[in-house]
Amino acid sequence: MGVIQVDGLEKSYDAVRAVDGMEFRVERGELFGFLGPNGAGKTTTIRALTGQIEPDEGTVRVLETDPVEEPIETRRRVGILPEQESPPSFLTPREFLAFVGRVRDLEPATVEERTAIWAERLGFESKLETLHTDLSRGQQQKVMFAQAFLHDPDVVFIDEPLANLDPLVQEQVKRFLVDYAADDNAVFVSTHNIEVAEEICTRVGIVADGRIVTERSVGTTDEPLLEVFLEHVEGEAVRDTPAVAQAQR
Ligand SMILES: Nc1ncnc2c1ncn2[C@@H]1O[C@H](COP(=O)(O)OP(=O)(O)OP(=O)(O)O)[C@@H](O)[C@H]1O
Repeated sequence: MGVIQVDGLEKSYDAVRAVDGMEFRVERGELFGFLGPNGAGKTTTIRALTGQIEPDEGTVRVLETDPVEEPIETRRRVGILPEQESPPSFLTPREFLAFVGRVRDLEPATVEERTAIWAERLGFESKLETLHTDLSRGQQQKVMFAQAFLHDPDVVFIDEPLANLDPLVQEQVKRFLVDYAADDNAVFVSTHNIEVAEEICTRVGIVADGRIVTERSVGTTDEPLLEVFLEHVEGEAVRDTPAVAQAQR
């Protein structure tokens, strides 16, 4: 059984069918890339996997927990770095990570040690006592990164892992993610950055219209991932534009 498992997932928001027959699984040791155009259903799928929405149909399992029935248990065991979420403006990184450590049942000494490691790894030691409201977007992203990994989770969900990070930190984060997944964990990354996915992922699923349209292990063929992406996505996107639909009438 995969540590992440999605079977026949469906979710609509009123008339919009956001996820429509999503199926995939991710095993330990994998860095899985979830690629797809805007509105393909990636965020909705992650929200179902992390117990933030209830599916209309289908089942999802994460580390053998059911995020629908036991969302707190699922969230306790995974790390989540959601899209566009910032640390609380009224706390400093040290206070926020101490709070996250308490919620995660970590010993204060462990939290302090890991806070120091993350601050050094991502270069925000000098900002540990600064309110988040006075940090740059990239510095806030670094703190969000640290909170996702603070409890050493077996499965981590990350939306756009490199957003707002400078090139130097991007390289460190990429290396960290590769090593973390290889160490018998699973990292699930949703991204628009096909080049990065090709560089770091072990396997990718390309999402269009609410489901995976193709899945492949990275580096098994000579065909660039961008071409695979365009082959499966651009056609649909272009076909669906009103101008093309009209021309076909
Ligand atoms: N809360 C909501 N209410 C109504 N429609 C929604 C809601 N959230 C998402 N949708 C719609 O569901 C579809 C899938 O959205 P989703 O956010 O899952 O896509 P995505 O692949 O994450 O896109 P992006 O790459 O732009 O972040 C879109 O058509 C979107 O407009």
